[in-house]
Amino acid sequence: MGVSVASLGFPRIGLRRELKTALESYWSGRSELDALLSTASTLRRVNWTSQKEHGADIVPSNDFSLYDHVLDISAMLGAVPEAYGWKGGTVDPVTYFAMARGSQGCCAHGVTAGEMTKWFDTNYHYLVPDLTADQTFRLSTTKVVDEYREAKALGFQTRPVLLGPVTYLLLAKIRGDQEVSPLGLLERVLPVYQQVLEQLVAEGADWVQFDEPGLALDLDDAARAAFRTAYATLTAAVPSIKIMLTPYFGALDDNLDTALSLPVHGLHLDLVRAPEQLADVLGKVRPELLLSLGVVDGRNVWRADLSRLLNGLEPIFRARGNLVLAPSCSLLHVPIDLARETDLDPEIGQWLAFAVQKIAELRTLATALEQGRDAVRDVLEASDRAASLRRSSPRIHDLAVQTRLMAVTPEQSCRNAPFARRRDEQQAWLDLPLFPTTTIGSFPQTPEIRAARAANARGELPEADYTAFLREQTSKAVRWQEEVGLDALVHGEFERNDMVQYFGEQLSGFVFTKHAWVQSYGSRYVRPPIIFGDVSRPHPMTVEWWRYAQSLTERPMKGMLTGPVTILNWSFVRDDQPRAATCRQIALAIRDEVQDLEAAGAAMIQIDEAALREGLPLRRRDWKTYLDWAVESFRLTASGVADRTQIHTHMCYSEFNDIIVAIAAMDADVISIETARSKMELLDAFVQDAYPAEIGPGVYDIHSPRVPTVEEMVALLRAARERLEDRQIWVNPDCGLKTRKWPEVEPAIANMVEAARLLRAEAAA
Ligand SMILES: Nc1nc2c(c(=O)[nH]1)N[C@@H](CNc1ccc(C(=O)N[C@@H](CCC(=O)N[C@@H](CCC(=O)N[C@@H](CCC(=O)O)C(=O)O)C(=O)O)C(=O)O)cc1)CN2
Ligand code: MET
Ligand SMILES: [Zn+2]
Repeated sequence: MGVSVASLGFPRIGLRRELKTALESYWSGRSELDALLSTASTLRRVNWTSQKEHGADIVPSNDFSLYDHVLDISAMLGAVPEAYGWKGGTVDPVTYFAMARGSQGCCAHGVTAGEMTKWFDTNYHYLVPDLTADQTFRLSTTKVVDEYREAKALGFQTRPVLLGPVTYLLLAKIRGDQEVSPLGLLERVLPVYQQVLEQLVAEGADWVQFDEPGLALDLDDAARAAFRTAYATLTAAVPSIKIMLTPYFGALDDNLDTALSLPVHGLHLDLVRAPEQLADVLGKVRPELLLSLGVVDGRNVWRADLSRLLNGLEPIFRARGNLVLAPSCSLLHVPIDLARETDLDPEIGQWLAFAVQKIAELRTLATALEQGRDAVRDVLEASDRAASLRRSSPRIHDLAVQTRLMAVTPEQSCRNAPFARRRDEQQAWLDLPLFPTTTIGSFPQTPEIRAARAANARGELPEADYTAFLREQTSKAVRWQEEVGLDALVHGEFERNDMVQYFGEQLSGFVFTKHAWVQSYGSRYVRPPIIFGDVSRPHPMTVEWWRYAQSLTERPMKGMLTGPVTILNWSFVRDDQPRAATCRQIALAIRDEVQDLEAAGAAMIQIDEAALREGLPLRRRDWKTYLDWAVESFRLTASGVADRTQIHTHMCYSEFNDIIVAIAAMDADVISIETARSKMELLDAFVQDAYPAEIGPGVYDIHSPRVPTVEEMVALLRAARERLEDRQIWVNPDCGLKTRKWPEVEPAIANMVEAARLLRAEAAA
């Protein structure tokens, strides 16, 4: 009996991004596999030690991953698509990384990477399990048991964590057959999971954690039945290990009865996203089921209000006597240690908690429950103080922002004329050819550019020299775009570290960090800005760079902005007001920038909303509310311009069929989308009456270093012509080119421009 503190998963990347460095060094051939594995092993040891030191009783193993925890399960199951030429046996690192990143082969042959998509509603991306209807599975890695053993040798009795079989299959795709449900493969997957559990038992494991965030989704009866089958089978087959089932990211809701009926030993609840489900659970739960209460936010950086949490926890503890306290979900989504942020504004710093601080908070709660609040009085008082200072801080509230928001009229979210009339005015002004060519915004962020920015940040490269350097990069990029024959140019975004962070660093109401990296996918990390207060724009953010770039060319230079919904979804957002309210504030700030760009002479302004679809709530019944305010925020941003000013937007990683009405309601003049990997199938949503405006369906996948041929892009454009009217079609890549290298970009864009020329000839014939 008592309270234990559990960590459900810890960031893998290392305090100093050691994992990124080791991976990229290994991939580039600068170091051996052994060096990578040794770094990985050190990271695990440091993570276990640190979680213990900060007060966790239960620490996970197998939460570490060299690339992605979903890919780890595919490897464990031996689910390797044929194209990777895997011969069976153990899934080796070469095969594993080929699935993750593609393999170059020679002269642009090789295998493409698996499809990547966002993990639930986070900014983490996983590799979609790529299965066949006749897929077989065989235990093909020893990772789970190896890492358990490794921890044990260091003196840590861990609770291994695995992505559960049902969520794994819910996230999978059956190759070539969208109709077959991957859940049909459950019975073939379970024996492998069983084998892993048996091995863990043999090594001495007493508990295992099964992550099943799929339980927070809309499920049909077949999926609910799959949960019952899976856990009945596993608990019957391996009765000596206890299962902690950990759904998270939302309420169990209509899946609650299913979850409660599973023959597991423990159930975790995300009480940050769905505090209201607690009463229901307490009323229904069988007494012997161990509850793990996810009371500290694993998705955000705010310090918990410990006294308030205790008010809720004390009666539950008295009633049940036995509890686990945990973060709401894995700590993968938050930075590691606030202590590294020595330059942070101290007033704001005291409102924050990163991964290790969150574990310490849970420790305090556990001690207070077991020994009484007095035992941790100082810590509770500090928490009370921080909570009350945050509530009353004048830094958070800006009367001018609120007054302005209150005065917003519906007209401000409407362009003057409908699209058809705007198009005529824009065409008269811009005089673009049929099938105009453009790119999405960024050009390669070369090591040289990163180094210059880092040197500037360290104070070693004076501002003037840094600016001169960036101007030179920009000017080279503009000259090259003219030479290669693009129609609508971009400045290249060389001055930006990241499309969200760059704006966060210039807006009021935001703070940004130095070291607070969070994994986005593989070795790519982001430093999400922290929105702590009312948002406004103290000064123009992009106008000077636009003006400089436009001064170099007669062709239209696109103004390039990140939209309010994307800034919101890729930042740590304040939790003291609705997200919609914060989004509208950002919308007004970016609207100012749009208007300043127009005043400076920009004829085209692109407002990226890469994360608009990504931010869709997990439950369908919440979609409408979200889309209403998200679309409204975009419109508020974009509508303050004259009809002849062409508003572009860009979205990637999206399927549009189910939200096409909302996409159309954004009322952009041009949208560029990712379509290459789906072979233009995504365009099916954009049929004429559903979508009247112009569209740039991406004609090549920028995630791969492969240079696309003219022919394949022509073929894609022909497929686009079957679905759209000629006058609607733009020609562009799937997304920005910042992660590519110039030797890949130059021939690819040359081919793309050539493909557009051929298409114009076809259309004229
Ligand atoms: N926020 C966000 N989310 C997104 C995307 C996105 O672009 N932004 N795209 C989608 C895919 N996700 C992605 C996430 C990150 C990156 C990415 O390229 N990240 C970079 C870091 C970007 C960055 O902030 N760079 C900074 C810092 C660079 C850096 O590490 N500098 C070194 C020094 C470098 C040197 O001296 O050479 C250092 O500080 O130690 C800069 O350019 O200034 C990386 O991990 O490498 C790409 C895609 C979805 N989500
Ligand atoms: N303008 C941005 C770029 O080109 C859009 C990226 S969407 C992830 O990088
Ligand atoms: Zn994109």
